[in-house]
Amino acid sequence: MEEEDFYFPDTDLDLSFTSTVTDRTFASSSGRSSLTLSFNDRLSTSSAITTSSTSTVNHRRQDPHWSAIKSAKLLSSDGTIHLRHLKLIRHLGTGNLGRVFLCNLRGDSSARFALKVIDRNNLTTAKKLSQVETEAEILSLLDHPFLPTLYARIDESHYTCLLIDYAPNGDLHSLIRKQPGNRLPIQPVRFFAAEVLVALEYLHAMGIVYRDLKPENVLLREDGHVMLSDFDLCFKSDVVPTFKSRRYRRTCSSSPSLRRRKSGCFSGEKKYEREEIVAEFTAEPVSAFSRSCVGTHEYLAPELISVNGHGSGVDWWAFGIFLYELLYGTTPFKGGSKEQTLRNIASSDKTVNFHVDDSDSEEARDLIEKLLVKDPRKRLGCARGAQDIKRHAFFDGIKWPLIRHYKPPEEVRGLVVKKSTRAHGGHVIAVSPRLKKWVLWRALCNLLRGKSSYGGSKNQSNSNYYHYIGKSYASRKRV
Ligand SMILES: Nc1ncnc2c1ncn2[C@@H]1O[C@H](COP(=O)(O)OP(=O)(O)OP(=O)(O)O)[C@@H](O)[C@H]1O
Repeated sequence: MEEEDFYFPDTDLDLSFTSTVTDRTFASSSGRSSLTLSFNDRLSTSSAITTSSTSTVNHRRQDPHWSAIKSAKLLSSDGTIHLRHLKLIRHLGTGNLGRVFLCNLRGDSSARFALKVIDRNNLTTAKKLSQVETEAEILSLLDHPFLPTLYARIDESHYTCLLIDYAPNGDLHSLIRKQPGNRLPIQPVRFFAAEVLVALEYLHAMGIVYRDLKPENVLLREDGHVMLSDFDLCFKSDVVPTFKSRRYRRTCSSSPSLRRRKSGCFSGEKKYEREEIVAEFTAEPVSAFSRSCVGTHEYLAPELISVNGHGSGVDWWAFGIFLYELLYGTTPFKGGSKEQTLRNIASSDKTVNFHVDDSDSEEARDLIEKLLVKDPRKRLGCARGAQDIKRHAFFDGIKWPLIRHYKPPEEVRGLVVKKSTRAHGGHVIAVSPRLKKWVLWRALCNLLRGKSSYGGSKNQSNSNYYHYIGKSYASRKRV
């Protein structure tokens, strides 16, 4: 069936898009918040800046998203993506800075994207404006399977829009709420925690301190793997990767040659402890330092609350809270009010309590205790970063370099895992050159068809006046 060339919402959704020029109005009703995307030609030509992701080395540059983007750019008069090239499908959610829409490129529905639309006129403070820039800057640096790719930044009129990966499986917070007792079984916790750990490790290696880890910000891709989102609270510092030597004691049995020599007088195998020194690669921003108190109350590290300055250790603290929440459905220092929660976190008397003592999660509990150490100097991860956490018994048996190939926990209620058409890591499933050409040709034809029906006219860019009414958004508010 030919795809109609206009915006349309899912019919069972409480939203509407209205075009004042074409007078197309779609199902509208009792939404509680609204957004108007209005453009006019003069503004959009004079101030339109479209920057592609700077990530030219993106490990997924051969996937259908990049192919779609490439085709669209080829057909665009100035070689860049504009809002008029995008077709909004539905509203996905509203955050602190703006709204997020599901969209695809007009005339090419093969690749879906999320579009974060920030209306700069609604950003009342310089702080918010700088958060937008932080988010855009950080996104442009990322190239990792568990982090979103920025396909394009579009600055048009008073909007800044970020075109990123769409994660259709919702977020971990909603997933936990679908489980019996709001708790995930230990194996899925291991899976999600390991992927988040690897994503944090990558961010830290780039000198980025995330500062907003919570299940709401861990989105789930179509294939069930994680994708961290929301980078407006990050801060970036320099990181100096180093080799550090580390001593550790290993229990070994005596060597075969030694055993042979001693076999005359010794029958039993002797165990002995050996101290080994290994060189480890560390890329943790250990000198990162910030004084701003940002984040979500229940996830704030004590040093963030005391405002004496903090570094990347705040992410390892949050990782401990995150593990606790996945396992127990609540956070460990939560009080009756936000103030009480902050007091519980800051007070040295309040330590982490486990209400459930099942043997299954013994190692997870030990890891959580080591992460939720109030003094960041003694906290696991703060000296050498993720390396130390990966080595904890909770993650025993995980082959870290292969983690992106692990099968997501399909048994988790509410997680619909679609088999990926591409393997992670840039290895696209074998596609013959002929098929590739055909796909590209189809995409070009679709785009041309789309262009002729909407893109050719001069008043195209001022003909978009989309009034949107969507649902309001409730979350654990940040500080
Ligand atoms: N890439 C995406 N794929 C699918 N849904 C997304 C995507 N990005 C965001 N969303 C949805 O849109 C909502 C708003 O996201 P956004 O990143 O703007 O802010 P947030 O994380 O919810 O809130 P805040 O920035 O205030 O902490 C999210 O809650 C999520 O449900």
